[in-house]
Amino acid sequence: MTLEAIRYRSGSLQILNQLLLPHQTVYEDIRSVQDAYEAIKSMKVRGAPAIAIVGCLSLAVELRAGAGGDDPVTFIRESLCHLTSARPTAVNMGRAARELMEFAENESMEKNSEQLRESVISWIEDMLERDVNDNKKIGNYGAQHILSGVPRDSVTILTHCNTGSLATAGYGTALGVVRSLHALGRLKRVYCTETRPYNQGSRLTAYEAVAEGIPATLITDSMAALTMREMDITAVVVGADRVVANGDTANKVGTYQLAIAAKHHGIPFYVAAPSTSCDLSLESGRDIIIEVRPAEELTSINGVPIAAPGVEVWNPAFDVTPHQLITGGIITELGVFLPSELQAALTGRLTAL
Ligand SMILES: CSC[C@@H](O)[C@@H](O)C(=O)COP(=O)(O)O
Repeated sequence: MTLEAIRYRSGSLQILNQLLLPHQTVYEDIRSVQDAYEAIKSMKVRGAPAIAIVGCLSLAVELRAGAGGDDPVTFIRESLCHLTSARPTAVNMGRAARELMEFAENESMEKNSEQLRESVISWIEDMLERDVNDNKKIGNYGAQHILSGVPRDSVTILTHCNTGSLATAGYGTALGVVRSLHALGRLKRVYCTETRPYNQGSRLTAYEAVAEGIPATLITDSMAALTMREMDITAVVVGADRVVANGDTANKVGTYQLAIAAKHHGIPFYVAAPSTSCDLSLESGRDIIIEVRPAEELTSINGVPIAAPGVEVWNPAFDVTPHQLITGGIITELGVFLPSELQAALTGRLTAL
């Protein structure tokens, strides 16, 4: 069974409200670009690939209903610009917007409004299949790479945040690697961090693991170094919101400290991400804009206050792991690369941002 974060039939889109998981499974209609913007901003849907796919599918829903009238290109441009502004760190929405806009402009040279709408809708609908296919390749390349480095029958992985079916069109990236290892019968166990403050690990990764029978143990973020020392961790595998030219990687806050602890313990540290999460236009991680989220995500849980009233809060949603700490490699649908190899491997394959 694979969990579905996104339900799409031509002209209709629903998302699983991830704010209510794991206790309630509620699908909500997304009828417009504005609905998608709000769902992304409030994190009802989250995870870099899923953000881009839901954003673009919401546009397809509106186009199917005839939005844009005689000037769909302007409607598409304004919609994509709005969607890209919802969350700044993940690059996938910005990349999809750039590629889709280029496609729409080219199509508009030879097609009327109705034909243009149809071809843009098909381009968007293909994103779902492309993402799942890419994730399966990531899972396979990652599993083989990890297994090639160990003499043991089975491996133990530590992961962070949620990078599974709920964060993508399906299968997942870092959790896709875990899924592939499990399918090969070579996964002993995955340790998943709770992932404070939003708890994607305890609410979502744990939910996926339980639903799919993957042996998993939940730890708090502060137990990670101890887990590395005591639990014979074979590799740490995390996802990415943006991987830049030198391999520096923005991912859920807490990733950086995992990489430092992995280095200390001599454990390979991998980033698993589709090439759509890579951004060769930025040279180093210092150039990545880090989203800072509301204080309430730290000071309360489900509306229940847990912090001293009046305390000041800093709540960056992501951190940047320097490429020197990504010792295992960057697992993409094109293969596994060292950070120093990434730029050459992707040049010519990615559109400029
Ligand atoms: C395949 S998802 C990769 C990343 O987007 C994931 O690790 C992550 O950081 C998600 O953050 P979120 O704030 O939940 O959108």
